Amino acid sequence: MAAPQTLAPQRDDPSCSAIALHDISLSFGGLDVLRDVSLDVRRGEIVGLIGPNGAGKSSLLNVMSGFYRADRGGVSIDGTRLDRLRPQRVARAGVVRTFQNLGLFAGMTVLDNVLTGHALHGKVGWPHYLLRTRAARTEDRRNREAALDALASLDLQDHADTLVSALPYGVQKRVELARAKAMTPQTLLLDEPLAGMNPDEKHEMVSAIRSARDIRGTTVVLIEHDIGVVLTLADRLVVLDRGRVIADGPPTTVAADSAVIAAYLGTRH
Ligand SMILES: Nc1ncnc2c1ncn2[C@@H]1O[C@H](COP(=O)(O)OP(=O)(O)OP(=O)(O)O)[C@@H](O)[C@H]1O
Repeated sequence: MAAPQTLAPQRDDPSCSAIALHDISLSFGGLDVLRDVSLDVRRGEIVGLIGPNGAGKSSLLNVMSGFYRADRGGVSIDGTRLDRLRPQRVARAGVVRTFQNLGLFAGMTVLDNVLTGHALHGKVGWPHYLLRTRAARTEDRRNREAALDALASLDLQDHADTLVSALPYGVQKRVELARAKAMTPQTLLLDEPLAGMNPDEKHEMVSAIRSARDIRGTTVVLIEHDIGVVLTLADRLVVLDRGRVIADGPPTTVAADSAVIAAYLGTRH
């Protein structure tokens, strides 16, 4: 019998870069938000991005996903520059971001919300949809299958026809992850995916994120304030403080780093 196919790429292969940031700097009206940030995220890695409030974490995800344009530095995948692309093109290149506050349409069903990700992602132009060409119908069918797969992977299949507004907050957060997963990203950028969840909902979300990596080999960069969760989920922790990377390494080593502890306790030297 043939050996089972391994979907997750070799995580230890340093040549397998999922996304790389080179000397990123960003400021708003004289406020330095990011300062010379360099980061190489390897394929299949789960990276926890942590740091005190206002450290620049969301801004960094915005730069990676094309929502912000850095003043200096570059973002690339395997040498291909992303930093001049709009978010929609970055998503097509495989890098998909979720937001801290839900970006769902409350008055639409769960399935339709998940399908909106594809509306941005579609390759077949609108004239095909207008004329209901075969290409449009095929893309429609594929999108629907991918959406239903993503819903099933998060145990949301029974909610496909439910209005988002009728669901508890924790389930809505899973719908948001399903929408991102349905776009079959190589890299998921998750901005506080567990915020506001109860312990059971957190547990389910952690499993969903881990399985995205374990089953599909998806690279994950996530911002999370619950340090207990980050320590169990992440392969690597990157700590930002006042726009700079102050630590980058294995979670237990980083959590014990005196500069990190000082940044969190507000006792910087
Ligand atoms: N579009 C913007 N215009 C002006 N200032 C901004 C903008 N985006 C971010 N900032 C500022 O950049 C700094 C870093 O914000 P950012 O949201 O990236 O931090 P964070 O580490 O994600 O914080 P938190 O953990 O509180 O969400 C803050 O001072 C914020 O006010």
